[in-house]
Amino acid sequence: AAQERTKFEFWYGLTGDLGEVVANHCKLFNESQTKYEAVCTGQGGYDKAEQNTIAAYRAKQQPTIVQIYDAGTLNFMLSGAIYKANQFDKDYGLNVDWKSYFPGIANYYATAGGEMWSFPYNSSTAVFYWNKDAWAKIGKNEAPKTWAEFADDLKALKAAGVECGFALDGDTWMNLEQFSATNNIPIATQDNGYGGLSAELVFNKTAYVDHMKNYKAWLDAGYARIQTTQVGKNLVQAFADGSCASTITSIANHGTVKNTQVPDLKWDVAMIPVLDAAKRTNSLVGGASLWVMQGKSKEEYEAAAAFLKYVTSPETGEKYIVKNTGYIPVTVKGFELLKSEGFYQDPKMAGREVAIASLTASAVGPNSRGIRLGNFTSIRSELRSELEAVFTGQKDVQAGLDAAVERGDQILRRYEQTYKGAALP
Ligand SMILES: O=P(O)(O)OC[C@H](O)CO
Repeated sequence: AAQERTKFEFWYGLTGDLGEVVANHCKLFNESQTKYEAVCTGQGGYDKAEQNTIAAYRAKQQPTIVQIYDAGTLNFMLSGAIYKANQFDKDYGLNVDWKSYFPGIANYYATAGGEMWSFPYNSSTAVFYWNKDAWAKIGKNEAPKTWAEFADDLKALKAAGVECGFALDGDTWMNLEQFSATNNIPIATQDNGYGGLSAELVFNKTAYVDHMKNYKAWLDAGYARIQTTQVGKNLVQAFADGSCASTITSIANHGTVKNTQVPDLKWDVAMIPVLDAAKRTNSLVGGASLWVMQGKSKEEYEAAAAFLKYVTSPETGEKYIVKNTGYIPVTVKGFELLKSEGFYQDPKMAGREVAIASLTASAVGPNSRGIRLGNFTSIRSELRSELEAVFTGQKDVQAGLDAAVERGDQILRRYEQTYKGAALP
């Protein structure tokens, strides 16, 4: 009789076609051997994967592995619910080559002492998606490099009959976090939280305020369109169907645009515009990493170890993710492997290396290392709802950002109280 496989649970946050890629990765692992079975369940979003896992841990029903996005990093580090990746690696003989992770990725996720407590899985950054035919109408064959140039282009696009030059929404990863990183502006004190739990939000008094005023002015002038679930279309759909000439979203969606675009759409990606082209700093790593949870049996951990070995190996891990999505390789080894196979020479992959150029545009500094704030998911959602009120004309920009900072700081102060006396990892 066939031997019973040891099962373990893996929860993931990605949805849509990207979620299907993760589900298929599980299937490939299960087919690659006969001893273990990954039972993989989509949670309906990165934020839900985080919330569901914390709730499940309290009820002692947590999965063995969970995919958590950048924004959940500090919560997971301090949760007491995780089995640290570097320790798990030692205990279960994974032999992960920690030094091979790209510095930007390692920096984002590492503790102050340089330890990795999760396994980077799918990494990205935000890029500018632009419609070449639309820009040709204004006599340009290059994406705008600065926000001022972009504003001029939007005006010209409108005059040339382009109905929507830019699709935007209230997602803070693109419009706050990446804007701040690439212009070397803080979003919070204490080096965006890496320096301590006493960090306070500052984005209501930086150049971000004027940036959001510009967004609002572009909406009012009819240069841009807000794309949310309320209008039934997201940024990727509005770009891929040709109805908006540009957007800013994750490089992860490169494959999605390619697979869903109207056939005659000619497009490319570029680094997102900055305030001053001569002073561009690196953009932030996005995507997610895999966390091992406490409280499982040795057998489940052995099964999870086999899975982690599979998905962190360049050949069976990164190569699969990178080829089937827009994500970037997470290790130098993975990158070299793809390069040696001619991946980046493939004309269909044009633009994919822009993300890497953006992530490495400068050395990582205190404003571009990442965000290390407690309950950052809740802070994001406070800002998002304020931005949606601003964009729909219910609130003035400054008032909206002030309110988001006030409530965001309350979240941070409660968090600081909860972890009073705890050393920041
Ligand atoms: O869309 P992704 O997977 O590149 O992730 C984007 C952001 O990092 C989410 O916080």
